[in-house]
Amino acid sequence: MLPATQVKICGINDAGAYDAACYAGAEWVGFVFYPPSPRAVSPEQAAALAARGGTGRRPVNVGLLVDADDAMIEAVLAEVSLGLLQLHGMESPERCAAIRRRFGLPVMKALGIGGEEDLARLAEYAPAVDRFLLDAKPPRGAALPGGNAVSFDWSLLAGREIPRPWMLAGGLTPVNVAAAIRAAGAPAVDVSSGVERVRGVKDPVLIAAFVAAAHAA
Ligand SMILES: O=C(O)c1ccccc1N[C@@H]1O[C@H](COP(=O)(O)O)[C@@H](O)[C@H]1O
Repeated sequence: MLPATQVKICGINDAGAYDAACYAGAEWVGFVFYPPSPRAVSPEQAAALAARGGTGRRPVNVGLLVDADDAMIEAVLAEVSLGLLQLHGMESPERCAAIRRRFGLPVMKALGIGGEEDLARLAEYAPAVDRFLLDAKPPRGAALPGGNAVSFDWSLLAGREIPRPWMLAGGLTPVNVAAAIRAAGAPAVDVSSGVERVRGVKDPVLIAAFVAAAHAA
């Protein structure tokens, strides 16, 4: 039986983190194919991690891409089997639809939420995607479009009808995730910075605590 709230651990880049996510029962693990990120992995590294036996359930592999061209997506898929493509750049609805069509994989579009006007974009994207990831907007001047440990006002999502399955992201931690789930009504959550001991380095203990807190919420 699925837990009430499903969990994605993003930015997996070492075996300890992959094993901890499996052991804790995370539903998805994210591999970042975006070289400027401190969590970036090569397709070969992701394949080696995803091939680990692991203890516990094997999560769905998610590929995080930022404005990637077809050649880059092809290069990733040649090495590692993914169950979901997370598009975390400025991809238009048309580009999301084209990626979904060409690669035959479900697409999750990340959108930064700062106010009502951002929620209006959901209808525009809904026909082109399978899932949304609702994240904070990056701070001004940030080097990355996500993974910045910043949250947004979760109550903006309370009682909203989101036109696709969705995940909440942005500044979540083992300590605040239950409150975030309640405030936003989130069916799934995604975390990167909040389960790291230093930027880019995952902590298995924090991964276990995050998954337990989200599954229990
Ligand atoms: O994690 C990254 O390095 C990253 C790089 C580029 C785009 C998105 C990235 N991460 C995603 O950002 C959100 C929120 O992360 P955080 O928990 O606030 O650190 C999460 O969805 C990651 O998938």
